[in-house]
Amino acid sequence: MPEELRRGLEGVLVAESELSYIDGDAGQLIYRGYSIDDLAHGASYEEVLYLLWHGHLPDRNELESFADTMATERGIDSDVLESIEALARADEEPMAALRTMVSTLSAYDDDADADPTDREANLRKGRRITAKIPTALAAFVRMRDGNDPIAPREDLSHAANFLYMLNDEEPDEVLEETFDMALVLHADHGLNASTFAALVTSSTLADLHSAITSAIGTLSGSLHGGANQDVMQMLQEVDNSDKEPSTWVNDALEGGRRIPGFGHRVYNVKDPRARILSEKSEELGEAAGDTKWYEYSVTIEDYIKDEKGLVPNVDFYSASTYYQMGIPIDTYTPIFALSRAGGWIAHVLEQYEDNRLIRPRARYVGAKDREFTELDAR
Ligand SMILES: CC(=O)SCCNC(=O)CCNC(=O)[C@H](O)C(C)(C)COP(=O)(O)OP(=O)(O)OC[C@H]1O[C@@H](n2cnc3c(N)ncnc32)[C@H](O)[C@@H]1OP(=O)(O)O
Ligand SMILES: O=C([O-])CC(=O)C(=O)O
Repeated sequence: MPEELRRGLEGVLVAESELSYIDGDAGQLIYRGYSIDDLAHGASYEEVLYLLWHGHLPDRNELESFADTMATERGIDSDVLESIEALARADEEPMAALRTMVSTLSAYDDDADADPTDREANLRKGRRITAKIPTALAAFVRMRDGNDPIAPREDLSHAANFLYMLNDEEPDEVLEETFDMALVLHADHGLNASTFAALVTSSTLADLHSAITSAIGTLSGSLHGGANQDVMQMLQEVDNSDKEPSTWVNDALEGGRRIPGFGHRVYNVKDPRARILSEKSEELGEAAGDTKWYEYSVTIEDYIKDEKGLVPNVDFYSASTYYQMGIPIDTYTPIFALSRAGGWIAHVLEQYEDNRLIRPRARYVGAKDREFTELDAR
């Protein structure tokens, strides 16, 4: 019987999920039935986390109790801080450091010995992982830059607290709202590669920390979350060249380069998150009196659409948005992970509810029936 081979699992359905839906032709994204536009403009990251993990938007009491409990989990053990310092001293890449840090957190988790599929224990672990990632990441970035880490504050939102720990300064309202919106936009996206990696790991009944560690490693690549940093580096290359942005991109395409921030496995039209982030990028530029990065981005978007029919994905406009917020470029992908942790955890919870080992097959195209020769006779 001929067996169809689907490279990259393109279009293959492998699970049912109630978490997020993407209409790639309409450019629509929803989390549990709510449009991404409504959530981005009306809900905080904490509300979205609650929605993803508990199935409904929280009322005020539910939100307060959820957000307060998460805020109390922000602190990290001094041993973990020491290992973060060692990673910073070794000049580890931030995404690799984050991968190691999340793995390390499992040693200090009160529910580490729970059954991997215990939902209540996983909600507690998930809360801790999500609460501690910003603390660990901010500490790493500060220490590798030669600064002391800043302890988390419980009175700030998830978004504001991260920026506070990163900069040793409370963010103003615009920065907090922009960052919170970016977290909402990145929280979930169907069975993207990193979420799928988390599912593969959890489908073996490995624990939540293992699944999130797999996911972070998977997100780091330049075809996935790693593209947001590449976009900013490209914009800087454009800026440093003496070429017009469209000439620069034309030359890059002719040289066989892939343009980061463009193309998507599911969207055939502009990613709705890119649409929202492009507005933010423009607003930040206007507020600062310099729309250069936004303008480069728009010129490149128009050119690539006309020439290649390719449209921006979420990573394209998050780059100039984060840059104008003063966030270090190599922190963009870890920030993606900081938000996506919420979606990964929600998907792993779903996986454990109705688990089946994920184990596809490869068509074997190698040799058969080769004659074995002892080592000394080869
Ligand atoms: C959060 C996220 O993960 S969003 C994605 C982030 N990644 C990036 O932005 C990296 C750049 N983009 C890409 O590499 C791709 O568009 C991907 C990996 C996102 C999707 O890839 P796939 O669905 O596998 O599409 P595939 O790689 O087969 O590309 C189809 C065609 O479009 C071209 N193409 C796709 N994206 C790009 C790009 N960014 N620049 C130039 N050409 C591109 C490919 O060269 C290919 O052309 P060909 O058929 O003539 O060879
Ligand atoms: O869905 C994908 O393949 C990639 C993506 O946009 C995301 O993970 O946010």
